[in-house]
Amino acid sequence: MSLHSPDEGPRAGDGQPPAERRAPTTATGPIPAVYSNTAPWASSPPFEESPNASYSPFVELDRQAWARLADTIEQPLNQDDVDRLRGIGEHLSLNEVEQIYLPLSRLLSIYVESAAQLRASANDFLGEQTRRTPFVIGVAGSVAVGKSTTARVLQEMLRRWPSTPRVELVTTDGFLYPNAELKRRGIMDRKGFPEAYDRRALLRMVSEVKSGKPEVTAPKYSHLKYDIIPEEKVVVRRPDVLIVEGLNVLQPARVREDGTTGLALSDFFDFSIYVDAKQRHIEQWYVDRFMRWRYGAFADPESYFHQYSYLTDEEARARATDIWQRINGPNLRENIQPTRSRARLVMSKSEDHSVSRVLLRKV
Ligand SMILES: Nc1ncnc2c1ncn2[C@@H]1O[C@H](COP(=O)(O)OP(=O)(O)O)[C@@H](O)[C@H]1O
Ligand SMILES: CC(C)(COP(=O)(O)O)[C@@H](O)C(=O)NCCC(=O)O
Repeated sequence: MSLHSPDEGPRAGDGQPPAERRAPTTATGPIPAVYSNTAPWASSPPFEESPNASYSPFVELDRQAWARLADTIEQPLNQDDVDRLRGIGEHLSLNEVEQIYLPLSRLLSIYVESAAQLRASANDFLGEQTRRTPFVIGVAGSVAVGKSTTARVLQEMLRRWPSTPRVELVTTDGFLYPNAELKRRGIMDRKGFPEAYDRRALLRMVSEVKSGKPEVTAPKYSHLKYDIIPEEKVVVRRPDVLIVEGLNVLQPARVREDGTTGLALSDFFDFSIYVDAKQRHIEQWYVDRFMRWRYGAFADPESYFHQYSYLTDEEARARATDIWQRINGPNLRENIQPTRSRARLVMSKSEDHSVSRVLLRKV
């Protein structure tokens, strides 16, 4: 499958893009047109030889180019699948699933297949017979950007591909310290910040999965109770794919007091996705979701947020905005967004949640 922008036309002939998009020419020839010189987070040009060159580690596809990939893939969804996908989110459009998530799942299946080939070649060379371990995908991004929707759609879609029938999902909220511990540490209002997680336990869990351990358990968090539920666990039994979804999954390793660094969670990822959008849109989605939950989850007297169901609309909106501005907004700016360029793929969403472009790290 070739990845290129539609306005480039097919890669026949000399492969030159139209003049208005033609990349600068260097001493070593033209720079490929499918580069991103617009991505603000793209790292500065890695090569010194041409001061005019604009290199990026990412290939960029706009929505049209990405959605066109769907035409090359047989539609694998039957009515049951559609119903299950509807259950993921009433606002999720099936058009979006077909045009965006179907090509993404196909791309991921290509990576899974090539990882298997790589393992086979390495085994041949080493004279070893190592067993296949789960292909681990990290899904990162802000609170309310759509990580869990993306992760769940991908789980459903990946199950359709022959190489990955068993796909499991773990969310990092299970590794938040219990409220009692957060209170003891004085960080109850830092939920979602890196220090609110038992990062060592999270790293151990993913490392065990990636090491091929037959059964690995993870703790479970309840949004209803706003706390860890000690009596419940998530069990991961050597799936074909494990999706690890959470705010901080792309955080680099911490620097120890002696200046050395340990492992980062992403060291165990075979692929990673950053779900991106403008901050003001994400804040809006956060507030909208909060308002919807008032009539859903918060109405349950068992819910930690039941108190909010008595607020007027205006008060509730103000409350959600306050939580965003004190906690989730600063966490996005200080901890989450800085990890964006570490992702293998960045998907950028517009105000209506539709994906407007995809950046894929070059291989
Ligand atoms: N692709 C999408 N289309 C429409 N609505 C979406 C989409 N992705 C997420 N949403 C909505 O945005 C809100 C946040 O999404 P969610 O997946 O819960 O975010 P996160 O897991 O990042 O907190 C939810 O109300 C969800 O229904
Ligand atoms: C549970 C979360 C920290 C998200 O955790 P994640 O699964 O991404 O690790 C977040 O959804 C949250 O509850 N933040 C606290 C502030 C708030 O109520 O939005």
